Amino acid sequence: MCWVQPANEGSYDFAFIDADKENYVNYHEKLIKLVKIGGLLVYDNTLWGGRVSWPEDKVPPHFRPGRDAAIEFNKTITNDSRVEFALTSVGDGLNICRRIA
Ligand SMILES: C[S@@+](CC[C@H](N)C(=O)[O-])C[C@H]1O[C@@H](n2cnc3c(N)ncnc32)[C@H](O)[C@@H]1O
Repeated sequence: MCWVQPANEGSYDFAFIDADKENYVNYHEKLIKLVKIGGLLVYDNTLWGGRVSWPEDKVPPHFRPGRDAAIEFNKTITNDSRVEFALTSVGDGLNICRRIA
């Protein structure tokens, strides 16, 4: 992420995140600085095929890392006072965050 530099802070209107789910929390910490207040960060796959709501023992093992990462990420966003968010059922789950601080 070579564009994560102090000179770029607060200069983006929008970011779409669709890479490795285990790093979503790390990406969020970097991107929240780059997106301006009022800007949007949209995270894909945050319902993980609905498996975020399944009991862990019902989730096939190969789906668990993604499920656990999505749960951790959504909890992090819920507790992040820098954003307001809507976790939507569009596609595989889009968590739409608006930076407010
Ligand atoms: C589901 S695809 C996203 C496709 C993208 N939204 C698009 O429309 O082209 C996931 C992408 O994340 C990338 N990716 C996976 N792990 C990554 C990592 N650790 N760092 C950076 N990119 C990663 C993959 O190479 C892949 O391109």
